[in-house]
Amino acid sequence: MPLPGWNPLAPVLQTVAAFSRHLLIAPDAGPDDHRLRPLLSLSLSPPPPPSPPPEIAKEKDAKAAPLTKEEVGRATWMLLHTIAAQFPDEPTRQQKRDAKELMHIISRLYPCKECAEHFKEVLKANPVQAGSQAEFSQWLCYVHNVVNRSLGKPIFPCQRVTARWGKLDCPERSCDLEGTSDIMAS
Ligand SMILES: Cc1cc2nc3c(=O)[nH]c(=O)nc-3n(C[C@H](O)[C@H](O)[C@H](O)COP(=O)(O)OP(=O)(O)OC[C@H]3O[C@@H](n4cnc5c(N)ncnc54)[C@H](O)[C@@H]3O)c2cc1C
Repeated sequence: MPLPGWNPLAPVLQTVAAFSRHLLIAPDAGPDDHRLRPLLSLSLSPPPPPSPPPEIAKEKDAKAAPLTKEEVGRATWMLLHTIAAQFPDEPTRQQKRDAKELMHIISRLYPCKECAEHFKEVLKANPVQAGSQAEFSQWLCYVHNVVNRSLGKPIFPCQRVTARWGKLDCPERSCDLEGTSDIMAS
């Protein structure tokens, strides 16, 4: 007759635990080697987080690789067109100044010298127009097309700019910038 509380699997579990502790660790492991952890643990405490396998670590490094000129270009246009889409319909004087200044800063600091030099010329020939959201996004579409043309890329139809770069999907328009309805603030 088994004793109360006696688990008929106890001898089996003890054997497996001993096997795990003493036999399944790597024989060539150093004292700090993570492989010193038993490969099979019967402990009830949660196991420590595993270190990433080498192939995942390599993938992470690959993501830190330098960007190409094309990737930086796409990311920059995405930011600029999104800024233009979110630009207030009636911007303040400061917002108009900021839009102009932003484009000029890009023409000086853009991380591709030939692109920056070319964009300075584009701005000289096409001064920034940021009197309203519609004006700014149409102007940006136009200068993007000037760059597209110089690179032999297709011209984008600017009547479709709002469909391509709409306002951000934020609940209750919480991403909208405040502008002004003060006509003196132009
Ligand atoms: C200010 C600036 C200057 C640059 N100058 C140079 C340069 O001198 N030499 C160089 O090699 N590269 C330059 N680039 C990068 C280049 O413009 C492209 O970004 C890059 O070649 C990748 O092109 P893409 O075909 O993926 O589309 P991108 O031109 O990056 O466009 C991204 C997306 O925007 C949409 N789009 C395209 N045209 C318009 C438009 N007119 N209006 C609205 N949306 C549009 C399309 O959906 C497109 O897929 C410049 C980038 C910037 C931001």
